[in-house]
Amino acid sequence: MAKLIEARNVACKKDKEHIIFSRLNFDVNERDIIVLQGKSGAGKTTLLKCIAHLNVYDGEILYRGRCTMFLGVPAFRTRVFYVPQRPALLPGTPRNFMATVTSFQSRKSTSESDLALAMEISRGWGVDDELWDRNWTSLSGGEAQRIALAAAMGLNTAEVLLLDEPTSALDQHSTKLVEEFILNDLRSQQSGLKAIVWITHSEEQARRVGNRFLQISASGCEEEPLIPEP
Ligand SMILES: Nc1ncnc2c1ncn2[C@@H]1O[C@H](COP(=O)(O)OP(=O)(O)OP(=O)(O)O)[C@@H](O)[C@H]1O
Repeated sequence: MAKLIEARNVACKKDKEHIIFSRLNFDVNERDIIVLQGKSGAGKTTLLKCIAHLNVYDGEILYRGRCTMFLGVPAFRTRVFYVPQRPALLPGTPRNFMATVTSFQSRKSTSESDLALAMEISRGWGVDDELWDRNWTSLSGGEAQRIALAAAMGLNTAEVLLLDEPTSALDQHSTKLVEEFILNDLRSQQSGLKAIVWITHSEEQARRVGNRFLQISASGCEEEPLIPEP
């Protein structure tokens, strides 16, 4: 299986004196669904942001064996796509967001067709179309999470999805719908999606979705075996 991401000696600091983590070494391969674990504050979100080039870090993170800069940062971020836990911090509306991201894509497609697909996906998760024209700040946590995920899936540009507690604001039914959709997309021949790094605090969800488990701490990361049933 192809190596998509290689993290070598990655380290990140809060400020000049305090490290969040150091010596992180791991690969993300095709077909991986890596559940990222670690206590609160261990740096899981920070690590996803480092992979997406949204945070500065020391060390090296390669995408398909090359420096991530070879694509240019905006195009890279459409391939290695970070879905934030709180999309309400994004400016404007979800429709504006789709138009912006579509302008970074290398493939030819209209923002309208991507938007239509993303809206169809979110409709299937119980989201009204009119919410795509509301400001992110006025959406509920669960609405914003489903729309941000539907945008990522509708764009279909991501080879690696970086999901930051993507269902933390959703009820059980919506969580199941979202999980099934994402897992089916990863298995689909039509989709370009090849791997996922998924943060969750739910052991049940980790067991349902993950096929690799990576525990991070201040001094490094360790691959954990499959989480046993309670
Ligand atoms: N911009 C920032 N400036 C300073 N410190 C930061 C910044 N962002 C994060 N931190 C700190 O870095 C540490 C790691 O934060 P991060 O959000 O990555 O942890 P996490 O493992 O995702 O936590 P949680 O499970 O609670 O969501 C925390 O101590 C946090 O306060």
